[in-house]
Amino acid sequence: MSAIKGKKCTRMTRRLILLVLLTNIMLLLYCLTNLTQVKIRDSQQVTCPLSMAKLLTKNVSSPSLSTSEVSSPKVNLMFMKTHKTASSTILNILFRFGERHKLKFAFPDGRNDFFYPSPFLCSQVKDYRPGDCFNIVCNHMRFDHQEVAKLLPPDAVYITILRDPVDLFESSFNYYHRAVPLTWRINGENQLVEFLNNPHTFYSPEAFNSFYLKNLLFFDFGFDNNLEGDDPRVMRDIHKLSTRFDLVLVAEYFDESLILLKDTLCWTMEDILYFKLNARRRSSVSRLTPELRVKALQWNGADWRLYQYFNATFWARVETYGRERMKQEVKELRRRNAEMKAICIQDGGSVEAKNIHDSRFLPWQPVGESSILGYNVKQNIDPQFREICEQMLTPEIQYLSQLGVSLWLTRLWGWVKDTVFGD
Ligand SMILES: Nc1ncnc2c1ncn2[C@@H]1O[C@H](COP(=O)(O)OS(=O)(=O)O)[C@@H](OP(=O)(O)O)[C@H]1O
Repeated sequence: MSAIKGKKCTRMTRRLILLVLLTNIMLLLYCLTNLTQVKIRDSQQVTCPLSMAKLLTKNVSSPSLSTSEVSSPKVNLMFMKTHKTASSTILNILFRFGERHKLKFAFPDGRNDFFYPSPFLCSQVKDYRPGDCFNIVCNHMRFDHQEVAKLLPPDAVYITILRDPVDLFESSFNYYHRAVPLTWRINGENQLVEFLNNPHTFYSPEAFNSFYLKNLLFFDFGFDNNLEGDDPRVMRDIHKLSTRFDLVLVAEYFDESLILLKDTLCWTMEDILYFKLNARRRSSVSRLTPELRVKALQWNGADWRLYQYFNATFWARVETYGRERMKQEVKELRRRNAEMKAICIQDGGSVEAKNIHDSRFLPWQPVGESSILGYNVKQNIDPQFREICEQMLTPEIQYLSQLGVSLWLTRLWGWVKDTVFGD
């Protein structure tokens, strides 16, 4: 018995030493890469010149479109990828569109985000030189409009997506809790419930990664996530955002959102087909009582205001688009998605990570868990559909690699995560 205990202790100690060592190496590498960002910052005042933007657009190959569909798809766009809002599903749509039309992405370098949570700088873009122009910017970042605008033609369309702050908070809390030291000292069976019953006991704005616990949307957009909902600065920031973004999607109305996206960008139905990506298994989702939902809303008051504001603008857009027309389009999108599901997916739906046979389709997992579901591609798939099926089912990290992005820092972190915290 004591021999087993001793073995366990030695393994724990080894893991701990390895963790400390690797964390230090990671921090050092992170600081070094960040230093280079700061150095380049001041030299970059040049924006994307219109002449270059026109050249970019000329290179776009137009697919054969039926006469009923619009012939000039918009190709310059910024997708502000917010956290835990169904943004990976949108990202997959953008990757496929960009690949098909040979568009130029502004990608991060060495990792899958733009040095999040540091504010975005255009110098964080892979191989960036002042004056460079891109078609699409879409990886996680802490938004800075001025910096993003340097990369894109002036006609670029700015899009983002929001989600009900209660569900977003629940998702973020459960996904990131091991990466947020503030949560480590929460005792009790359900950490999320304990936290919501007394958030001020556990929360500190200065603590490492604390933004994952409060107004994460506000933080992602570059604002102060510690403002309370009734602070006048919250509405001021929301109005500022409404002048920056052309279209704000809502995760709860995902299909309607995609129809508005298609309409805004003059894309086709084929362009917006999707499978739900990055979803957690049901048992990892905490059910909140109505009382706790109210507490989560109060705690995330700034995000709640943001969501309410853009939920209203969203439905105004739907009204202008036409309710009946929207209903028909959503029906068609669902029909086409179901068709693709039958063509592409083994056993008709998502599966646990341990049951995914091909690592190309294994989604990134949170620290110490395997809660994110993925898919198996059908074995005897019709060859004409193989490419599109594989693209639709490829998670973000693998897709970025395929598009030529080096992800050495992300992979190193993945290795540390699995070695130290793996099951
Ligand atoms: N199509 C669609 N409709 C509604 N909801 C969807 C959709 N696709 C993904 N999801 C849910 O979005 C959550 C993952 O969000 P992200 O991909 O933005 O996460 S991440 O920040 O990139 O890790 C994750 O939520 P949780 O399962 O609650 O964590 C997904 O289930």
